[in-house]
Amino acid sequence: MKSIAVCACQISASIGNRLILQGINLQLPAGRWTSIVGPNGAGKSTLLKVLAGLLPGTAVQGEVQLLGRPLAQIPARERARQLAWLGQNEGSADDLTSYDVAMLGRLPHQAWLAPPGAADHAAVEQALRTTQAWDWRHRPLSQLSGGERQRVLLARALAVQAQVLLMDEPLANLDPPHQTDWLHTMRTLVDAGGTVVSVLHEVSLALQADDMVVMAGGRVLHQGPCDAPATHAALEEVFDHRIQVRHLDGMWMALPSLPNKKSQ
Ligand SMILES: Nc1ncnc2c1ncn2[C@@H]1O[C@H](COP(=O)(O)OP(=O)(O)OP(=O)(O)O)[C@@H](O)[C@H]1O
Repeated sequence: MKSIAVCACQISASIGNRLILQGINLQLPAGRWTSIVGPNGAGKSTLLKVLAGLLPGTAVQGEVQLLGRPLAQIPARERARQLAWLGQNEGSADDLTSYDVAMLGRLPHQAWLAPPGAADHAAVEQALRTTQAWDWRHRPLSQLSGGERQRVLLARALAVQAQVLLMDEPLANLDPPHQTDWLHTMRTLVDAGGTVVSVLHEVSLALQADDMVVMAGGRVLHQGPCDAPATHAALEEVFDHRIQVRHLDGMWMALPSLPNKKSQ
């Protein structure tokens, strides 16, 4: 039987008086990469925050389970070892060096006030090398470009070495070669048994995942494999048929639906 890494049971969530998510039921399989897509305001980021336990309990109805246990009952440090998070436009300590920012990902592994150990340094080096941020490890985050900064924050999430990695727009500011590197990194993680859940606006990149969740209006409209015709139909529908999913060079891609050019 397929094991479930993250389960959302009858989730509704409100911010202020506004109901943002309604009746969400999701089972995200372990050892697979799921991308969450949908139009602006669909509720993707809010859902990811709920799955990470980042919204106050009073704002959320229903239950999230992580690796078979209710998320709310997992002690914070243990949860932080099992679940790594990369948020959208995330702030971080700008005065810290890139190395120290990546080391923040190791905090849940370290005893209270204990200095980082060899395993922590090894994890940070591996993460910074994976995102090709090792060369500027001594530079403060505040002196990096948007894409460089994002690669350090990605390294921080990787350094946790969590079983489950949740990422909201991880490709923000990344140039195409580093987007490609990120795809390879995610594939390596899931091949090694990890679980990845990413919110992505780039639908063609989202289609390189294993499974896709399509959202609109605070609800899940579809969940299915990225190569399934029903998933492609749901994608085209949710984006008002302004994209079309095509198979090109062995990959599923989303192309803009443009009016046919008039023949010259
Ligand atoms: N702090 C807030 N207060 C009030 N409404 C909010 C707040 N944060 C989000 N919302 C609303 O909740 C809805 C879902 O927002 P969310 O950020 O989850 O969508 P999204 O699918 O991630 O959007 P995008 O693709 O634009 O990033 C939107 O209508 C948004 O305006």
